Amino acid sequence: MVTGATGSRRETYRWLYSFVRPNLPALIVVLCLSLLASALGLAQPYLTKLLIDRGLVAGDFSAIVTLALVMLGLAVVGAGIATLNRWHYVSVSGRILFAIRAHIYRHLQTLSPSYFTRTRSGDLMARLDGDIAEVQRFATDSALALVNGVIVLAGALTFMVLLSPLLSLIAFALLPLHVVFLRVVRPRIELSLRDLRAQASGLSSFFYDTLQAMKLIQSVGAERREAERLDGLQARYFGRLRHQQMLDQAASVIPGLFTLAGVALVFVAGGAMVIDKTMTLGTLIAFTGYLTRAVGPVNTLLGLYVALKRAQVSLDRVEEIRHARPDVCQPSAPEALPAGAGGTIELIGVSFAYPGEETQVLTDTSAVFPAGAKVAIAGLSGAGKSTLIDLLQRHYDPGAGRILLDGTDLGRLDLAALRRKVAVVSQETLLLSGSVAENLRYAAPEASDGEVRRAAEMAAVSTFVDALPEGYETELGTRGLRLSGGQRQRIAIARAILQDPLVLILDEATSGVDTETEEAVRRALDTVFSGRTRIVVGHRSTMAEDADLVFELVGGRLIARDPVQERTPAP
Ligand SMILES: Nc1ncnc2c1ncn2[C@@H]1O[C@H](COP(=O)(O)OP(=O)(O)OP(=O)(O)O)[C@@H](O)[C@H]1O
Repeated sequence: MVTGATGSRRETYRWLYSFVRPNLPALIVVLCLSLLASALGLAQPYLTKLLIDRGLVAGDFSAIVTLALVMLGLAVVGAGIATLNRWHYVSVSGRILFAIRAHIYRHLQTLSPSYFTRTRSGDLMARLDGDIAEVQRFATDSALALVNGVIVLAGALTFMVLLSPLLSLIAFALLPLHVVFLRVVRPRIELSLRDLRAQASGLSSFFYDTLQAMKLIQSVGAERREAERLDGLQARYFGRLRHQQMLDQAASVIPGLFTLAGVALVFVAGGAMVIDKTMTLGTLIAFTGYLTRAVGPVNTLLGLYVALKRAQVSLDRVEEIRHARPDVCQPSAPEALPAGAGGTIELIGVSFAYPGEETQVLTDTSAVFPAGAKVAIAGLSGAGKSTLIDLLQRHYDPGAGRILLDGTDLGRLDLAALRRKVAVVSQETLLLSGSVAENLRYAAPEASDGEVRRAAEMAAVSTFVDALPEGYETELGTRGLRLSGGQRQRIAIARAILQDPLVLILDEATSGVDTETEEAVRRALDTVFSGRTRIVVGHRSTMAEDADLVFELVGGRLIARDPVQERTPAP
């Protein structure tokens, strides 16, 4: 479930319009071209009337040839205009779609880790993909359909009334039935659409979760269970889809039947007039031609409600993302760190509870990590070590108390600058698709090739990269599957070296590497980062080795321990 308050409809539409507004000139071109194509189409029934009355009935062959050529010429021009229009339309709708998606993605980038832990990635992907596309279709298609529909309908109606006011009345006698029918099916359509989007999210979450966990599924032999879960999800989705499609079908077929009944009535009444010679055959044919041209816009206009509901369901889902608020904000007037900052961290009476949670993870805790010191923080699983790291990188703000970096409150520093100065090397190094070099300079894109190489040598990345066929240009899988845990970690260290932080945090809490690699990593870090503040966080007793200060996180407080005693092995 994505949480977050949604704003008013008015504000929502204003937001949506902000993407349409820059494209208004292009949309007007699309509208004018489609009106031109429709106008050319509207000439066809009248030309048919002339062809029948002046050519066929009057026995004038040259008139038949001339009118047939005119009809063909107009059709060719109409096809050319429609093709040009399609090109414009695809361009404008693509621009709007990508702009909305980019906006939502940028907003997601500001949200805190807690948002992503409580929101399923598959659900977010369904919203970024299907729902935003639905919203864009509404923003362009429905607006165009509305204006185009009204104008074409007005043109067709004018011709119909000019040809026969009586037949016009008969033709639309069944229109009220349309309206009543749509009023009945509307609420059902909305409900079924909402349900269908939720099921689509469920399916996409399933794929997202299980594809990532394929190894676990295979290891515990859960393939069949997961395949059956997919069957269940698909069966539910399929049921909802069929229901929704049937409602959609009813919403288009039944009004279509009403229209056909109107046309039949016109033929009966008009046929009687032709037989009575109060109307020419050409006029009747032309009238029915206009009637069929009017039917399209009438159905489109009546169907706009369904399009609107479809868009509103998706818009609500996109709005939930848009209104989710980050737990921390960039200060309005960010302060720079003093020149020659050393990397002293001070926690003063810090308390913290996760948003919406009552239990405090940190309770009125204070500590100083002096510049250049190596600090070990130990704690049992769930003691709050990862939370403390997140606070130091300001992914959250303390509920009470302050955290200072060289005397400045973290909340007053530029967020990006702070995170650049406080680097975290975690055991779970995330690698992105791209080359080794791209992954190395991920935190410092401006680093030169020479700097990247130097960092890679310091972190012992070069030992395995040099052996790769394409060296630093070797592509890594989406999650860097071709590298071992230790190799990935060395990449993370090289990243941290390039990032050039004031404070380095080594998160060992989720350690999965062997002790030998761990030792090698620690030695590399000590060499490269000696003189800078290093905070080693984990549950192991070995981490206290060489530490200048040792803390234990118990009951939400950092308790200072004697580093010498911590190093002495238990008798
Ligand atoms: N996003 C979150 N929302 C709510 N509670 C959370 C969240 N993340 C962690 N917690 C809770 O906060 C407490 C501290 O968690 P934290 O991950 O900081 O512990 P840890 O010491 O790093 O544990 P480990 O060594 O197992 O990684 C735990 O009780 C955990 O359930």
